[in-house]
Amino acid sequence: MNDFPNYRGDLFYECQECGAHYDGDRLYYTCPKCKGVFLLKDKNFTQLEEIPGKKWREIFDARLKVKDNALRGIFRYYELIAPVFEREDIVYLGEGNTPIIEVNSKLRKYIGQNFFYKNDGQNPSASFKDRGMACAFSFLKYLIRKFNWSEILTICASTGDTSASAAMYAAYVNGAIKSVVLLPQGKVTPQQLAQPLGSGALVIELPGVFDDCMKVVEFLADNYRVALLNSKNAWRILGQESYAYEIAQWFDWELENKVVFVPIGNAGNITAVVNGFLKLYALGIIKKLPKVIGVQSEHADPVFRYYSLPKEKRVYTPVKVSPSVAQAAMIGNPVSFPRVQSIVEEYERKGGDFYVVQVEEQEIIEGMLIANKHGHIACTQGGECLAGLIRAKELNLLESKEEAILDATAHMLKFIGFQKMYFENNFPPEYKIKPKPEFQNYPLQVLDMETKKQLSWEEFVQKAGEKIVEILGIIPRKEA
Ligand SMILES: N[C@@H](CCOP(=O)(O)O)C(=O)O
Repeated sequence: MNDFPNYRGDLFYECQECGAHYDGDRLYYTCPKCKGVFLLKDKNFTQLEEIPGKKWREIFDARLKVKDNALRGIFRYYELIAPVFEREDIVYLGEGNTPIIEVNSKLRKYIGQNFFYKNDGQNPSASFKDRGMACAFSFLKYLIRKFNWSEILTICASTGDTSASAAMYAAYVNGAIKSVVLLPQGKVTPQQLAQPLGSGALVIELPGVFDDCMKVVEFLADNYRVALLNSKNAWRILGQESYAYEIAQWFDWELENKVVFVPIGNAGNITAVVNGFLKLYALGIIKKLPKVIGVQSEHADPVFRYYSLPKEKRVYTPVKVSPSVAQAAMIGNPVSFPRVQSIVEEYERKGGDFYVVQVEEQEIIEGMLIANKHGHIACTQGGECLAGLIRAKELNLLESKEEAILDATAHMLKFIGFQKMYFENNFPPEYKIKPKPEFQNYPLQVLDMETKKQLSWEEFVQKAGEKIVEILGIIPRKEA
């Protein structure tokens, strides 16, 4: 049975600054006229609007059973994402469809609100970037097929997740697509540095922070034949919209009283989430837009600063970042900010609520530790979301009947060095983090190697066992 959809769209780039339109078959990142960022729109969208919301819900629910890999990940929502690809263009490495896990009663009580984690760290390269990358690489394959290109060199700047993802997809597609990643030296975790190295990408380290690397990538993409893979690339945004579609589908397309928390770094993800909900709303698939709350650390908070001002006084100013445990979001000049501005206006016009809250580094790391002590696998950005939920409650942005969905953007293991720094109390002063004993944990040594060497195997088992009994205070097993 061929389940692949028949609908084909006609995609075009729309500049979010000057409104100019360009054909979607081009490899564009910014508007040739004004350098503004793009969103991709579908000229045939009205055809999709003719189908009732109920029918769409049935189509997407039926696809949950489909076994064709091309439709199992983000392209379950093919018509809403990139309905120009043929089946053979689609790259699927198991991205998307990540679990939404409700918190246990203890954590619910502790926070005073019911909430869920959507674990995007369970994507193949262990972050949400795979959603966008699957779409961007499918687009490159589409271009290679359509225009018979022999080779494309891809490039991205990264705090660690984008580079891991880009390198992994390039390694899979192999041959025609090569990957180069630019990383800020010493500001990517060892796990994240290992990922593109292991995938065989060319890794270039530059002094400075992510924003410096991004500027170099922009220079290269503006002047040379390279494909930029940061979220400035509008195809990345389309893929990341699947996050919003999956939330809506998980809750049976009913988003009344749902609040979605998203950490903001380069602002591509919040753009995609808001845009995704807007598309579902336009097609009548959801009847209510959920509340969306962006979260930023006080060490990298340009979007918070903008939205914290009254509407008429808002001015966007990039900030100089300070070290942050939410390292993936340590960005002072998010490239997607103009997109956020334009789509948030539309979101609010259509009745959706949008806020941005600011949190402290101490709250972020403890957010991660609290989440993980209750059975989650939240990264520091996931911790940032929990800190954001607590802040939003303090600011009365949430009603008690509302339920929150928190974005754990990556797997905790990528950022585990920050947990180690907390447990060992050795954060450099710039982080302003003072570990609290109740959140610390460390391994206990019951016997040293010298003692072990002097014992027989049986004596070792006996001695170690007795020491552990002493620590645990456990009582002997009774005879049956
Ligand atoms: N945190 C990101 C920063 C770049 O974001 P992008 O979505 O624009 O690629 C990373 O992992 O590099």
